[in-house]
Amino acid sequence: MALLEVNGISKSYQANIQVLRNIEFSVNAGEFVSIIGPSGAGKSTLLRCLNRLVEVNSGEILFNGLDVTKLKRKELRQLRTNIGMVFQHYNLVPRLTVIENVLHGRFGYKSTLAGMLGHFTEEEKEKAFSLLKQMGIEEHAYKRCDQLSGGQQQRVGICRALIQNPKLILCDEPIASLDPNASKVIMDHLRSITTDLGITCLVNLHQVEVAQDNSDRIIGLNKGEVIFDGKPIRLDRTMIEHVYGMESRELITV
Ligand SMILES: Nc1ncnc2c1ncn2[C@@H]1O[C@H](COP(=O)(O)OP(=O)(O)OP(=O)(O)O)[C@@H](O)[C@H]1O
Repeated sequence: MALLEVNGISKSYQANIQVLRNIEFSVNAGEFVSIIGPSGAGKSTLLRCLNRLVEVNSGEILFNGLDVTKLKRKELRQLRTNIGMVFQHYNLVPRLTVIENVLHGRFGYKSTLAGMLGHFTEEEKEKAFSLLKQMGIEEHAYKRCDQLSGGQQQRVGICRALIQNPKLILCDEPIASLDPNASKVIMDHLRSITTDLGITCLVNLHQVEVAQDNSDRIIGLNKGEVIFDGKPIRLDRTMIEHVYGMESRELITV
């Protein structure tokens, strides 16, 4: 069974301007899927609909068979513990330490009061530390987050998503603010999350080549519609032109 099934979702922020049009696709457990498309195609909106940061106007989203669009408050909170999110600008709390930011990923499992008071178990702290070690940044555990480079902060963001024990990780342009070296480190970590830990990843990317190099499957969006859904090898020059339209001239270098 698919982990995620998106059945005909549509979204408008304003009347008569459709940002997503009848989107259909599914993602199997253990897949690494990239979403590509020109600026404004609706990639972020689509990702945010999946965990209800944005509400759809129509269609259904099945996660493990449950319709996300119909969940009540408590069920939605539960859903969000199963879906981690990694953001372009990391969304960390700059004045808090690295390890405190990672532990924020446990908030969904706690009462509001325990979360506010920062009550975390020894096991949670050990897990946070071991994730930082996995990402090669354990020596920064007690530094303020704003003392880290962008690439290091993104690794903290990934640890925060992983400590949730998610079944799915949504990454919204995770490398858009990083230089090529840091981008490679982040993509390698994301890829190994799927390959080694079996966690499904759905990643919005601007860079076609990065998507081609890392994905099991690519979904191409243009003007809110799925234009391509297939293996990277099928995404040839003609198809890239189709997905990106005018923007493709800048993207295709070969
Ligand atoms: N909160 C919002 N209110 C109104 N319009 C919005 C909102 N968020 C996005 N949009 C509009 O929806 C369209 C799709 O935006 P979205 O950010 O989903 O695209 P994207 O493909 O992720 O673009 P980019 O690659 O530039 O981030 C754009 O026209 C954008 O202006």
